[in-house]
Amino acid sequence: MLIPFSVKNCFQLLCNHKVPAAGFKNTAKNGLILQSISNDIYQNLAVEDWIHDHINLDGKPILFFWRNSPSVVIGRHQNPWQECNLNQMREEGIKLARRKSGGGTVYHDMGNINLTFFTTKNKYDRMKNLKLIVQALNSVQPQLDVQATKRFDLILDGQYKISGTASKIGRTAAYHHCTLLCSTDGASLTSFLKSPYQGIKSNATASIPAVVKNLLEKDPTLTCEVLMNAVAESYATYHQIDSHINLINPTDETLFPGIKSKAKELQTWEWIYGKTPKFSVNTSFNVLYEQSCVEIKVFIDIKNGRIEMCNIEAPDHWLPLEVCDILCSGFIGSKFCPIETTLMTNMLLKTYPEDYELHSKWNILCEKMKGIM
Ligand SMILES: Nc1ncnc2c1ncn2[C@@H]1O[C@H](COP(=O)(O)OC(=O)CCCC[C@@H]2CCSS2)[C@@H](O)[C@H]1O
Repeated sequence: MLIPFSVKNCFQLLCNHKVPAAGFKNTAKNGLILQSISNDIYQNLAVEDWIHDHINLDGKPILFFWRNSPSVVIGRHQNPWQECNLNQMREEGIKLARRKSGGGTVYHDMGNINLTFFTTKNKYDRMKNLKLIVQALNSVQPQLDVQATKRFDLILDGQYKISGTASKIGRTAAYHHCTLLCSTDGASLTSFLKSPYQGIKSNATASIPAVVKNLLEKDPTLTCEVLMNAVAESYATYHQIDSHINLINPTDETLFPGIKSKAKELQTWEWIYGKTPKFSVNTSFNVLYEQSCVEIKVFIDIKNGRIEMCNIEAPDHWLPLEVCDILCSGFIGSKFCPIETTLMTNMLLKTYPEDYELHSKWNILCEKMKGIM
């Protein structure tokens, strides 16, 4: 059952900053089950962040259910160019988010359930949480063969991944969050998580690709709603709490003071791209110009998402060295980003008015450069 009202009281009593340390009656008793009414990845990640930072979880763990509109979610220490098809995502309006937890890249849509288990650091136990999910799945479909692996994936029929795990451990609080594939679009998952970018060298965490499957494909009765209710039941039974799923609104500043600024920060270029560990790109492309094909080589170092070093090698007869150097200097310090490249190159071109051949070659080159960003 879903009740949006009572959560406010439970929640405010759980907040460290709202209630004196002693003497309050905790109406949340031994725990709380929440579900977001938002499908926005940034707002939902902000809820996780907010609960982690503000709630006293001692003796009062929280289970949080949330789903998102199509998004790709990378781990804290990952490189988005290495992990996904950014050009295709931009074209199709797929959001990219960087989460605070480590681990690999996953695809979310409304057919994917996210579950966050908040506890104190001492009570943090990923295997226990996964076993609870397995038990919930078996309670609705006893024939399902689902197992937790050593790397905290859940696998169906000994081979198909249905859940991936990541976690964040703070000073006193911790959370373990995982996905559960119910009816996600498999073609989108595969295509957005395939990087077309060549020649990237980096020490960023690499994802571990797996063959995935939806639970709904195995059993058409296993809808997201059925799955969430089943996990809520198992969680409530285990913690001896009410199995009500309390709806929360991640934009409610009275419930979560300061949450909007958290969501905003999670959407910034500086967080999503700028936090990418230092990397380099060593690649080349062929350009066709007046029936001849020329090879252009590029070497770029990127730090905090910005170009730190750039070297473009084109045949001198096609683009004079001096022009190449001006272009490279323009790239230094600019974001490794197609929009910024357009702005920067348009500005630079103004220094060569009326040289139409140069403009044309320069534009061809810049389009190719934008293609690797
Ligand atoms: N939604 C989803 N669920 C399960 N597996 C997925 C999903 N999307 C992609 N994949 C597969 O997992 C690998 C990456 O596996 P890898 O093990 O590298 O990474 C993970 O599993 C991370 C899980 C993060 C869970 C968080 C919970 C809330 S916000 S995101 C990818 O290449 C695909 O093959």
